[in-house]
Amino acid sequence: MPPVAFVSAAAATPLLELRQLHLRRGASQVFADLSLKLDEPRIGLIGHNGAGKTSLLRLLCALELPGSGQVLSQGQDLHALPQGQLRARRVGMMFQNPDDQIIFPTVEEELALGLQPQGLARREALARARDFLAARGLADWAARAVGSLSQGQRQQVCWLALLLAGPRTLLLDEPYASLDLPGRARLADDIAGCAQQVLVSTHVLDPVRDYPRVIWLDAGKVRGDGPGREVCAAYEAAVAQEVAHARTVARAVHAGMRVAA
Ligand SMILES: Nc1ncnc2c1ncn2[C@@H]1O[C@H](COP(=O)(O)OP(=O)(O)OP(=O)(O)O)[C@@H](O)[C@H]1O
Repeated sequence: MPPVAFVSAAAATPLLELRQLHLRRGASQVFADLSLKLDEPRIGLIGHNGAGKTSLLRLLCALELPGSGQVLSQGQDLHALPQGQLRARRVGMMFQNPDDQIIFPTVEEELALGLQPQGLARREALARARDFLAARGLADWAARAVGSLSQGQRQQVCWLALLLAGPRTLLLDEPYASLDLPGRARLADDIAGCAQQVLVSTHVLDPVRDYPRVIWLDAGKVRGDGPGREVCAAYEAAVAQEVAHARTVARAVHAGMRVAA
């Protein structure tokens, strides 16, 4: 099936770009010759489990090294940029599992960590983290042990840490997964208010439906790329078709019949 509707030509030097990228992870060939220019302020990433969404985000913040090809940040090879300062100011990622991200025992220390690339002294970074939490009505979270928070609250800490760090592009991997309904609404509002570019990988389609661009990955290939409404609708239609086919097969198997794939 051809992609849903291709995005019109991006800027000459996009914020992020993948060029002829090949990636293997374990036994899986995740991407083979993938090229994408990513310049829109909001981009959704959708697709089935294992389609390559997390792998794409990990490549975009240099956590994954491609077998070949390039990841460019404003025209510069991301892997060639010094990690501590420049790279961390350009891209930051919120992990699907907060326990893969959180390093420090308390919330304020975790938030302060993200300010390191800005060259702040530890005491100043901690004060900024406390002020930031207080401004969001979360002053009592500052000294709390991260281990005493629920999964959704830890996910919120990861988001707040990324927001405070403020890199040019925010990469969010399944940010809605553990959040309750008010938490989802808060996150959607936070994203809407962000000055930065935001890429969101998600199985929850509503938050990305109105994005100017959604990319549908299918087994490491771009199957849809265009306005959120169109791409989400095409994905939902394909899922409905797959589910209907699977049910037909299951019923036929149950009845002892043979069905074409
Ligand atoms: N640590 C790993 N080692 C080996 N293979 C991996 C690893 N992580 C992912 N893969 C493989 O890479 C492919 C892409 O996985 P990826 O996690 O990027 O998919 P995804 O679209 O984010 O899936 P999900 O929606 O389940 O989070 C899959 O085939 C997966 O099995």
